[in-house]
Amino acid sequence: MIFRGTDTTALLTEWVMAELVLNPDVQNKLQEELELVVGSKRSVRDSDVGNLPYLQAVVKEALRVHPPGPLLSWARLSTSDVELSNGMVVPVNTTAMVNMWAITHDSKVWEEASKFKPERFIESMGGTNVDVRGNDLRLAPFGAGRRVCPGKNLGLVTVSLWVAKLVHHFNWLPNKENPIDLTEVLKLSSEMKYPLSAVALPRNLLLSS
Ligand code: HEM
Repeated sequence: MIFRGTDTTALLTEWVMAELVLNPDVQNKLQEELELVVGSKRSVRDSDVGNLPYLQAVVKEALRVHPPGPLLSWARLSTSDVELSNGMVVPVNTTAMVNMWAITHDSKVWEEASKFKPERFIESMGGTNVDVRGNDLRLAPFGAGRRVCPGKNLGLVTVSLWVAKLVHHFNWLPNKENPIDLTEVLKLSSEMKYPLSAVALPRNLLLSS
């Protein structure tokens, strides 16, 4: 529980922040949403997350482009022959995994798959409101079915709250001496091969809490 719930949330936060530094227009839109919904006189609270659709879309897009658990169903064994919808048969006693990374980067499934574009999840911006909690297999970064991640709601709200606080209080800029490199490396989860380095400038809001 502790291992599954700590590195995934920390790494996803790092991926989101890296994309926000590389996409200042997205960072600005997120700050505008925070100013509109939360204002500048108090800090963001977890109860605000449900009222911040652009924030939720940013987190979903990071889960799509950089799923912390890119291979689902580690070491699951088929207990009978299973015929898939494309006619392929997985024979009994086969260890099978789902390559979620390949699905979330498939240009047949996602338009401009390699582009970081949170708007794809916002209906009013021409996108589709995809549920990432295991109900839509185009984007199931927490798995699906009986062994779906039990911490998915906690993980989503935690990352959303951390990102919201970081962006509400600071402007995030590239560190010219240590530019961002999005190369991934698969350890226990999918990590940034070169950890994020960025410059944080305080936004000097009148925050009281
Ligand atoms: C953004 C954060 C998270 C991501 C991306 C994530 C992703 C995943 C994935 C992909 C799986 C495997 C599902 C499968 O094999 O089909 C999983 C399983 C699991 N996760 Fe998470 N997780 C996150 C947060 C958490 C948190 C916060 C907790 C606990 C508080 C947690 C606890 C677990 C546990 C115990 C399992 C194993 C479930 C089983 O095998 O039955 N995860 N998670």
